[in-house]
Amino acid sequence: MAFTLSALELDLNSVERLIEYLDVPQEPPAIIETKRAPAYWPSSSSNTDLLVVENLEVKYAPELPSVINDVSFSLKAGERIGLLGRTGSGKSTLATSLMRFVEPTNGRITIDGIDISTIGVYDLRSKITFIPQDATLFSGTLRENLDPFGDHSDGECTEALRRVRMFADDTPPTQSIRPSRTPSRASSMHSEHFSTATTNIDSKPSISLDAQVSAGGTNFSQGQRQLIAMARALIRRSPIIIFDEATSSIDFETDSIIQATIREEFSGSLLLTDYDRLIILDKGKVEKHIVEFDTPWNLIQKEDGVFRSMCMKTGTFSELEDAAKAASLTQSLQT
Ligand SMILES: Nc1ncnc2c1ncn2[C@@H]1O[C@H](COP(=O)(O)OP(=O)(O)OP(=O)(O)O)[C@@H](O)[C@H]1O
Repeated sequence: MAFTLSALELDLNSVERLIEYLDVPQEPPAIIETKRAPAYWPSSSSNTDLLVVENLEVKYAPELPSVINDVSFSLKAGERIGLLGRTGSGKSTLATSLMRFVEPTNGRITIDGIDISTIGVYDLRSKITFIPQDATLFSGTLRENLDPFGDHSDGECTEALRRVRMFADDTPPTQSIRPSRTPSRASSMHSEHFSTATTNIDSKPSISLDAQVSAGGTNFSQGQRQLIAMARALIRRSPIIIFDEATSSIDFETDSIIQATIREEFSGSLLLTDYDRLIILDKGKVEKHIVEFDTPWNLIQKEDGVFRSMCMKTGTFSELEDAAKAASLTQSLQT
C-alpha cells in the first residue's frame, strides 16, 4: 500500500510539473508563414530610418515597475550609436527587446518598415546580430560556428577571420587552426591558435577551418569569442549589429583589435556600440528613460548632463573631453 501511495504521489508530482510547464510563457513562433520578411529586408541602403522605436515600455512582470519607459528614437543605416547608462538603467533590456527576447508592454519597434512584433522570431533574429559581452560558441568546428547552415564558402569564412584579425597581419594565411586550452591574451592568440605550417603542394598556404570548439567556446578567451562572433556577423553581412562591449575583463590588445574591427569593418551596418551619437539611459533621475541623445562633444559640454557627470566620475575627465572634441572635429571635417 505504501508503495502504491508513493507511486501515486510521484505521478501527481509529474502532472503538477507538466501544468507548471504549460504556464511558462511560450516562445513566439519562429516563422509566421503569412508574414514572412522579404529576403532583402532590412535594407541598409534606404535613406529612411532603419530602426524606429516608439513609446517603448518594457516590464519584466505586470506587477513590477517599467524598466524602459516611453522611449522613442530613430536611427539610420550606417550610424554608430553608443548606448550608455549607469548599471541597471536598462541598456541590456533595450538591446534584447530589439531581438524580442523580452516583449514590450507598450509601444512599437519598426525595422525598415516592418513592426517586428508581426513577424516570426527566426526572420527577425537571423537578420540582426547581437554580440553579447560573453559571446558563446557551440561545440563543433570553427567553420560550423562561423557559418552554421553552410551557406558560405571556405574563402568567405577565412576572409572574415582575417578581417577580425584572428590572423596576425604578417602571418601567412596557411594555418591549421588550433585553439588553445586556456584563455590567452591577444598577443599570443596569433601564435598559439594558428600554426604556420605551409602545405606540401605549393608554398601558398591554405587555411583550415576545422579547429574544434568546445561547448560554449571555453577554449577561446572572451575577447576571441567576441571576435569570432564579429566574423560571423561579417559573413552574414548583418545590417544591424548590437554589440555589448565588455569593459573590464578583456585585455588591452584584444580590446584594440575589437575597436579597430568595429571602426573599419562595419561601415555599412547600423551598429549599436562605439558611437557617432549617444543614447544615454537614466532610470532613477527622470521619468523619460532616454535622457540625452546627441554627439559626445555636445553631451560632455552640458553642465548638468548625465554623460558629463559619468565622465567626471571616471577621474579622466579632461582626456575624455579632449577625445570627444577630437572626434567632433574629425566628424565635421568628414562631412
Ligand atoms: N529578467 C529580469 N527580471 C526582472 N527584472 C529584470 C530582469 N532583467 C533585468 N531586470 C531589471 O531591469 C532593470 C534594468 O536592467 P538591465 O540589465 O537592462 O540594465 P543595464 O543598464 O543593462 O545594466 P548593466 O549595465 O548592469 O548591465 C534592473 O533594475 C534589473 O534589475
